[in-house]
Amino acid sequence: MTIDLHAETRPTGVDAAVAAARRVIDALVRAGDISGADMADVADRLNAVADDLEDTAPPLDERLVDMWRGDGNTRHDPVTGPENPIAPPLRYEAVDTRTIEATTTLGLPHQGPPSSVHGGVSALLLDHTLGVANGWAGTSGMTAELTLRYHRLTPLFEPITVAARQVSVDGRKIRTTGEITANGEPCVTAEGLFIATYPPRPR
Ligand SMILES: CCCCCCCCCCCCCCCC(=O)SCCNC(=O)CCNC(=O)[C@H](O)C(C)(C)COP(=O)(O)OP(=O)(O)OC[C@H]1O[C@@H](n2cnc3c(N)ncnc32)[C@H](O)[C@@H]1OP(=O)(O)O
Repeated sequence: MTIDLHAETRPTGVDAAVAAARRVIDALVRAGDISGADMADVADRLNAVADDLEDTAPPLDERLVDMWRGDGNTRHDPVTGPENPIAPPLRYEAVDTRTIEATTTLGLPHQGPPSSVHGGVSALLLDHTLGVANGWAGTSGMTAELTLRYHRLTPLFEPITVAARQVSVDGRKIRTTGEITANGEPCVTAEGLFIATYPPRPR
């Protein structure tokens, strides 16, 4: 069974609030302590928003069931999720029946070396993209090994492409490769071993 590549991003509801939260995260990292903003007041206003959300949130087990409803892609993951403010978010396109890719531009919240993407963020994007490529190709699994090679700095503030391809399925062992490129040049390449299994969804 293959999966849908897109979790639909809605213009209203939690997706709209999450998009606003992404703006806040970016603006805070951009502002730092050298902006003219009254940060004590900013903290008060953000804490008021958090208080409101915490007061009205469902019990954790109820939300977990809600997050994992259905059998395909989720809406909450930290790479593509329209319900997750730490997701850039990536939006995948099919390249062929085993290969997917997404193009995005990352900013200051994902910085590692100066003006460059943090290596752990690259690992996150690649792990997830390899996993979704497996789902797209029809055999999903959990990451058992992920080997990365960082060839050159991955730039912030300009488009990068994250791609992955399922290479083989041998019993439960799924081998998948991927790369992050900028201007057509490889920045990070990945080789993954996935084991065909999926933990049961909370019901
Ligand atoms: C309904 C469907 C909907 C699907 C919709 C999906 C769409 C949505 C996509 C989302 C994409 C998310 C992508 C994020 C992917 C993560 O983030 S997954 C989270 C990170 N990974 C983990 O937490 C995994 C933790 N580890 C484990 O749970 C277990 O060790 C594993 C990997 C499941 C394997 O355990 P196991 O099932 O007990 O396997 P086991 O019988 O020990 O070994 C099976 C075979 O694999 C080999 N093997 C196992 N581990 C290793 C290893 N590390 N190195 C080498 N060989 C190994 C064994 O040697 C054995 O080989 P053979 O003896 O058969 O030759």
